[in-house]
Amino acid sequence: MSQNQFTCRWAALSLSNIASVFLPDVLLPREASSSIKHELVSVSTTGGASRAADWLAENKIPNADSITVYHSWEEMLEKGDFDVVYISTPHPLHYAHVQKALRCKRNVLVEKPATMNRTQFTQLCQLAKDQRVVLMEAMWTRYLPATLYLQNELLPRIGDVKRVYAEFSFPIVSPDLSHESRFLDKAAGAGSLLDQGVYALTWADLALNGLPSSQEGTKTEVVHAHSMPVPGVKGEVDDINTVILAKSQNGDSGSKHSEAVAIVTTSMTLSGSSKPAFYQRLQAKKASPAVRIEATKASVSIPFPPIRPQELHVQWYDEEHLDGNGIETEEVVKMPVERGWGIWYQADVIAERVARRKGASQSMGEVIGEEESKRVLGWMDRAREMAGIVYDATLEEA
Ligand SMILES: NC(=O)C1=CN([C@@H]2O[C@H](COP(=O)(O)OP(=O)(O)OC[C@H]3O[C@@H](n4cnc5c(N)ncnc54)[C@H](OP(=O)(O)O)[C@@H]3O)[C@@H](O)[C@H]2O)C=CC1
Ligand SMILES: O=C1OC[C@@H](O)[C@H](O)[C@H]1O
Repeated sequence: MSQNQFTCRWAALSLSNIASVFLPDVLLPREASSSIKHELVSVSTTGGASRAADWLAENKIPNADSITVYHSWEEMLEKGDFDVVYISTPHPLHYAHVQKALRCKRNVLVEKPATMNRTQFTQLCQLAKDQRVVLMEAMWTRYLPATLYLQNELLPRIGDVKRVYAEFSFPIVSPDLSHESRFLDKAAGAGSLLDQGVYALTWADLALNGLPSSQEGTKTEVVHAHSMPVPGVKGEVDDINTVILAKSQNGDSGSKHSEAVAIVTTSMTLSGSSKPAFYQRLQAKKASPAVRIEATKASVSIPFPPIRPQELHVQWYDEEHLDGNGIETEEVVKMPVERGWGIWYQADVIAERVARRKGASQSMGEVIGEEESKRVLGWMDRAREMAGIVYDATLEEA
């Protein structure tokens, strides 16, 4: 065992569908030498008496007998003994749940989108800092090996990024999907922009702003947004969305002044078969890449699903990479997740931060990925405004 090993003790606020992916993934056995280990110590659920026991058994959670089960999330946040709380309720509830957690001085990992809008998140960031704790949006895709390779190894070498296509569509809406599901219930934050757009916009952000040097003096803004709702569903749930971003010096995004553009698309009805089980739909082999980053020296393509990239196809066209006939070459970089679904990488990131802060006197809290999350939330606000995607005002209050 590593001498500096930290066991991060988790609480789960809700036994949601994604908690059934996240927690088993995070709790997968680690090498003895790993500096981080994870343990689930508390859960809260709005379900009845046997809900937690059934859920823990179904998901084969280790040491289930020693996990404290709360039937009030407030009580868990106030009294529980844990290091980080993972909040995975539907997105309109994130603001109130994170706010309460921060007021209880809890470190928080909150599912994407962190909040319904940028204003809510900005307030939570300030609260996390004031309360001297750590807050992080669970934008897990950012922390995968393939994404880090793009950011650290490719972006510095491919020249200036000029155009990005970022697309995340898959058929979430199957004929048997209940209209009460959070995917179709507007009161639960339903809509493809908040659900899937947050990933596609994250790719646009990684490509356009992934290097600190590429952000200097520039601003990336939404210049166009269009939306079509899911047919036959109450309350105009947005589905086929197209958002165009332009990056320019100091936000002067008149078309002649832009230095790069991103075309971002989402849908939860297109494209493909909704016959396979939900997560298998994310394993479809799609003919076109989900993300394409076109820069002055090379282009990078990332196959579907963009939430879980595992390989990057680089088409080099700078002088140094042309073959004897002057033809471009392709490099395929394989960067598979090391174990499980890969949603655990982000858990290591926040656990390491919490470990580092333990025992040291802290004058301020911190928000991991603060600027990135804020940019994407701000673009979603603006895209919704331009495309007429509206939620009940009570879901947006800060
Ligand atoms: N990172 C990723 O890959 C994914 C992230 N997500 C995100 O996770 C969040 C949850 O999505 P999903 O798992 O599909 O949601 P689910 O609908 O499966 O689960 C939501 C859970 O929230 C809890 N809940 C609902 N209402 C309340 C309430 N009023 N008070 C307290 N708890 C409540 C319930 O848990 P209980 O019954 O235990 O009380 C419910 O099961 C969303 O924000 C979504 O965007 C979703 C899928 C994938
Ligand atoms: O975050 C998500 O990941 C993929 C899908 O399961 C779903 O659209 C979304 O909530």
